Order: sequence, then structure tokens, then C-alpha cells
Amino acid sequence: MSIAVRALSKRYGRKWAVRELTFEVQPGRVTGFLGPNGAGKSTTMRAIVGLDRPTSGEALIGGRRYAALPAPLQEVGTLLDAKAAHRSRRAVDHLRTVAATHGIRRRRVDEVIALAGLESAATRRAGTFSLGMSQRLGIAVALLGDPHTLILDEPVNGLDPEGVAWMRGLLSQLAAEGRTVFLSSHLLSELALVAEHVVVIGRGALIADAPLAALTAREERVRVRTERLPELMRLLSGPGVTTSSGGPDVAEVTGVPVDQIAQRAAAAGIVLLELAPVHRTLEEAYTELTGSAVEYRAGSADGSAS
Ligand SMILES: Nc1ncnc2c1ncn2[C@@H]1O[C@H](COP(=O)(O)OP(=O)(O)OP(=O)(O)O)[C@@H](O)[C@H]1O
Repeated sequence: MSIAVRALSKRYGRKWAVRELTFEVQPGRVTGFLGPNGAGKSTTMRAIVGLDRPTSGEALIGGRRYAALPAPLQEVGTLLDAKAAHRSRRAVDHLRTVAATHGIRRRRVDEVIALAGLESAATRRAGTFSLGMSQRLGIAVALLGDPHTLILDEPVNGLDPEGVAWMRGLLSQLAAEGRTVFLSSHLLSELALVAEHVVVIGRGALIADAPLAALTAREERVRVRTERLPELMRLLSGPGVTTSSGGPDVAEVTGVPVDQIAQRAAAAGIVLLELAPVHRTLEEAYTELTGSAVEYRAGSADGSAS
């Protein structure tokens, strides 16, 4: 089921947190939700799950408002606040309570404990959990109803490297099963490993809604390495071609497609030790996209924005 955000606006006092935001999140893939601090990501996610009432516009899941879903936990799993569990309650009891109040069979609790890798911590009180373990408990709650849609706000926050890798595997698996997986994250290199599609917002407005591959693609730039670099550069030079040297035997070339470089080198008997298109990283694409939409920038020592 898809999530549809349509002309969503949310105002707090005089401040628009989100303004006329429209996008859709499709099932069967992981969609990343990005934006600078204060861009409106949490507000949007809260509106989708009915925790915030839009000032105007709407957010629908499978064509319905969250509040209108007959069994919301069985349809939408959410992780919006990792520390939401009652501090004095044992993790397993927290899960059992949520299950019991939502008509979820008790056996499912053991399943999600295993899915979230919480076996050894299940009988500990949630208040003693590290942030990473709280995230795992939050994921366990989100998965309790075996929902077709997952909405996760910064799920990777606080996880150790093993936990991050585990989360990546879990999210990919959930998407591969045909579920809708929508998550926000500031960890761009991590997100780039798991998200197939990316929605970027800034100052409450849509900046990009595109496949990750489209965001990171750029004018073809090719990295070459050869012991006969000057000769190859002479061969490739021409109008519209730029080269930049990255060392005595390495250069990046734009303006000549990869296969042509290979053919011309072969024709001249030049052995290529490396030949690869260079993509930009999600971080580079993001910085370019959001450059003017950053609301809270690190200031200089005198307090003025840099
Ligand atoms: N309950 C609230 N009352 C007043 N203003 C709010 C409230 N919630 C959010 N805002 C404001 O709305 C804007 C968007 O906030 P939001 O938390 O949605 O951004 P975000 O993209 O999730 O940020 P971050 O990356 O820092 O979590 C911010 O300017 C924030 O200060």
C-alpha cells in the first residue's frame, strides 16, 4: 500500500513546519526521507500516522487516513520515538501489553523479539536500555502487527555498526516482501546503501522525489588509471572534454563515454589498469539540493551564521 501526502501543510503558531507538501511512497522498496534539521520530516511523519492534525491537505495510507484504519497496528508499524516504552516495564511485558490491547496473538511477541535481536534483553526494564536497544524494542513494536507499511523516524540512530548492518538487512527484507518502508535518516552514506528512492524536503517544501540512482547520476565522469597517462590524455583531448589528474597515473575524464575510452586506448595499445564511471555520493547530491534550504547552520564564534 502506498502512502500519499497531498498538499500537506502544518502551521505551529506563525511558523509553517510543512507547506503544500505532495509526494507518494510506493510499496516494495525502501524510501528515504531526508532534509536538514527542522525541515519538517517528523511533522510529516506524525501527520501520516495521525499524531499531528494537518492545517490543510492530507496524508493517506492505502487511500485512508490513519485514524480511519480499523486495525492500525496490523497495517502500519511506526517508530517515531525510540524511548516511548514505559521505563519501568520489562521489554517483553511492554510487547505483551501492546499485543494484548491490539488483538495480536501472544506468540508473535516471541517472534518480534527474535526479529529485533532482543532475546538476551527481553526481561530487562526498558528504562535500562541504551538508545540502540531502545531502537530495537521500537522496531519490535513496529513489527508486532506484521504491518504492510513501516514509518520509521531515524531508526538507525544510536545503533552500533553491527546494529546498523542488521537494520539494513531487515529493512531490505521487509521491502523485498512487498511492504512500504519509509524512513528518515541523517546518515546519508548508510541510507544510500538501503534506499532505492529518496524524498528530500527543505523548509517544509519538496526539493526532490526521485530514485537514488537518478540523484547520484551525473554527467559521465570516468576514472582511468594507466602507466601511459599523458599519451592517453592526448588521445582523448578534444572539444567538450575535460580531464583532471589525480596522480601520476590516474585521471578523471568527462566528455568521453567509458566505452570510447576503452576503444581508443585499445587501438593505441595502451593498457588500462582501471576504468570506471564515477558517481556522486548521496551526500554530495544532498548538499547541492539542500544548500539554500538549511535552516540551522553552524554559526561562527560571534553567533552569526556562517
Ligand atoms: N510542536 C511544535 N510546536 C512548535 N513548532 C514545532 C513543533 N513541532 C515542530 N515544530 C517546528 O516545525 C519545524 C519542523 O520540525 P520537524 O521536527 O518536523 O523537523 P525535522 O525535519 O524532523 O527536523 P530534525 O531533522 O531536526 O528532526 C521546525 O521549525 C520546528 O521547530
